Amino acid sequence: MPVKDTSEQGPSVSAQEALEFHSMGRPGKLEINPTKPMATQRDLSLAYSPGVAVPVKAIAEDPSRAFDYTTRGNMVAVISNGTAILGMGNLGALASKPVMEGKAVLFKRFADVDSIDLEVDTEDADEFVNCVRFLGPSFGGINLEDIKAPECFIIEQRLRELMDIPVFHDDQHGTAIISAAGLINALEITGRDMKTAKLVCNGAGAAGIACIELVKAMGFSPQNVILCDTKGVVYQGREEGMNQWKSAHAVKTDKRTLAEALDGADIVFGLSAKGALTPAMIQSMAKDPVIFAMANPDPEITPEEVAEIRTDAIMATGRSDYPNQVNNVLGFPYIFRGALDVRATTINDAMKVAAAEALAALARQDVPDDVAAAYQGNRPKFGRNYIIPVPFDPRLISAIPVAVAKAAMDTGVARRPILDMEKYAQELSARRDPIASTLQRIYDRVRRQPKRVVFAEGEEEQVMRAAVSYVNQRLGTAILVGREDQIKETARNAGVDLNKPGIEIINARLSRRNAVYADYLYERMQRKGYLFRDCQRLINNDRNHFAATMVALGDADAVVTGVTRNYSTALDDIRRVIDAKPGHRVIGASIVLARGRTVIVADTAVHDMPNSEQIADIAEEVANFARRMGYEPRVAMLAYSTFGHPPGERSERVMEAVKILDKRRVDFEYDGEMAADVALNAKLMRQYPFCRLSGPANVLVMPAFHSASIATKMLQELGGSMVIGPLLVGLNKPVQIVSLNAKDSDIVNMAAIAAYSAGS
Ligand SMILES: NC(=O)C1=CN([C@@H]2O[C@H](COP(=O)(O)OP(=O)(O)OC[C@H]3O[C@@H](n4cnc5c(N)ncnc54)[C@H](OP(=O)(O)O)[C@@H]3O)[C@@H](O)[C@H]2O)C=CC1
Ligand SMILES: CC(=O)C(=O)O
Ligand SMILES: [Mg+2]
Repeated sequence: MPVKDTSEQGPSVSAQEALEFHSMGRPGKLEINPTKPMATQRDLSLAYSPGVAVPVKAIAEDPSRAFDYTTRGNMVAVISNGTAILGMGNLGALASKPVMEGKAVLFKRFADVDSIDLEVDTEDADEFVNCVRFLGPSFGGINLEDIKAPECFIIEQRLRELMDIPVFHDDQHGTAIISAAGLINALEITGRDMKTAKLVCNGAGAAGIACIELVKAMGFSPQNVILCDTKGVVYQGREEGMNQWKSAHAVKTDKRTLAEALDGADIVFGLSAKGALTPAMIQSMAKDPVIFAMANPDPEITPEEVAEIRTDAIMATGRSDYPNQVNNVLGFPYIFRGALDVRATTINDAMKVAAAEALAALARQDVPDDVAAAYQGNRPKFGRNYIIPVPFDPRLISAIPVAVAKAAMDTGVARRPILDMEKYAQELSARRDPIASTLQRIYDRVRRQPKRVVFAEGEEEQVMRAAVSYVNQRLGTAILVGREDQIKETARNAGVDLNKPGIEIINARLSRRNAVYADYLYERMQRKGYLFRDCQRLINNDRNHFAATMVALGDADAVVTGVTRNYSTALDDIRRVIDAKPGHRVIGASIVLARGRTVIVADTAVHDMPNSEQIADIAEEVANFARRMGYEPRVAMLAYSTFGHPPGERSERVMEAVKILDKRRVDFEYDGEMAADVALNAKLMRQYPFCRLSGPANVLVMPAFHSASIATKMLQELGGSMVIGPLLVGLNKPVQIVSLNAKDSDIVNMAAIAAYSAGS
């Protein structure tokens, strides 16, 4: 089992990190933004009174117009009363809010579905139904979440009858769909037949009951499916802790305990609570057991525990940090996407089965190159450790909604059928935001090949937090440079626990490599006006010089710095120690994420006023960088003019750079000079039919540092874009410099990017 023992290293995120993540900036995980301009008197007159009266009347006359004039068609409510929050039990409506906000942002992130969380403070099924039933006009769908059984069955059934939009209890059907998909594949790999395979489901609540209903509908024999709960086996005649939903699955058997039920069983579904399965139980299962321990956040048994006793198991959990994540996140965003796009009145069984089959089929397909990127650069192959795609698989967004939409149309519940499915699939792919999978890929690759990263400013609190996070995320070793006493005191005061494997502290002055580093620096600097004692002082007192030398001499893999020095000072320090890669030019590239679109901008850090030759070099360097990040570059050489108009000296430099690239016969798309709006807007670009870019640019080469810096900072401050970088590209050893006000999360992202560049 290719997993690390996380129990030894602690969880991948600490409690403190989780709280800080939720409280940083605006508390919580989502906000609402208007989609129409709201600037002038005219805007107000249109958005509100009197203009708003017009769509009101139109909708009153024809309710379907609400899909044209309001958010309804793309809006899902995530609704809970907090009675079964993950596997943590009944902690109440308010405590469920972080999970519901989380589901809402996953809707957005994975399928571009807008979503809002609603926490309803009642455990009474009738009250809950009465609260939700009247909300129908606001939403295109209702995702019920973390409501305990048996009330969830009553609530969902009633709401489905009362509402004319999809009502979907995710813990029931989402889980059933994903586990069914994984099961189809696990059965194939282990050569089992549904008709004869024996399955035990531990947990007879929302998820457990729905999962066994679906497996029986798929072909499992009812007498081969044993349900268990806290009282043991649900057998015919049992009276304690029963309800009608459990009774429907009670079997005639002498077995009374989970251990007895599992003896000789082929498959176990854990939909109960942490630790409910013991190694002895797993040991007693049949050859090639299929173990889906799906309780969250901690599974019924861990993959490490199983690996200790069996080598023949197919193991899945609900978590993202092990192979085979069987979690409803693979389903709900895409199922609703498909349902909303055909304005479905419901999500019926045919749509659920279609989703399960599409998901199962995806894992069996060969993984194309651009998808392999989402799998840690490790092309997965259908088999024991890959029975189901990962949530970051970019194919999910087109495969699942298409299957769901088709099934809705075939079963007559689509109010607006899709006529061109191929075009629909293409539009779906355009909805996904590639940068998140890019960062995920970076993290995953580093996790597979952990690296030693030097955090040069080890005495700073946010740097320590970043180092802890780096280690907790199993990215490798974090080396904090600084005075040990000082670091420990700051850590103590800030409540940061540095006492864990993987964190090292190095005091430059006391390092046993100190003399070697000073010699190295002197060798480089002696003809640049530096005496030996200048170099010794730099190694002793300047953490950037010390950290960079560690990496230059192979004592560490990468450096991250920048919170205590301005960018150019830190870069000068680093450049005294590390050269450009032979044949390369050092540049800064910034990744800008704006409204679901990603563009890479260069040079945002190094060349103040590049000449044409340098602009051409920058274009080559950033195009290579874009490829490494998983994008096929379409490079726009930007200026204030477009193809010669208006003329001017600055634009001429850019025109000349384009000619230089022509001579170099580079292997990527580029053109210019052009203005930023032409580069980014397909319609404007079409006014220049000779333009050689095949679509809007995803790489922008700026005419000078000042315009690059001004543009990216304005995007960040005014446009609400996320800007990662400037990232240093072209250095011989990986170093990244963060900005002066960087937070721990920025620092750890940069550390991961630096570690990624350290390669294999
Ligand atoms: N991976 C995934 O995608 C998903 C995972 N889950 C996980 O499934 C679990 C159950 O969720 P849900 O069905 O919504 O909750 P419910 O509250 O509806 O049901 C919980 C069920 O688990 C049983 N149970 C609890 N502890 C144990 C135990 N130690 N041994 C045996 N049975 C136990 C309860 O028994 P009793 O009836 O006797 O009280 C009950 O039947 C949670 O851990 C949740 O995180 C849920 C949805 C999706
Ligand atoms: C994943 C999920 O929905 C749960 O564990 O409840
Ligand atoms: Mg849930």
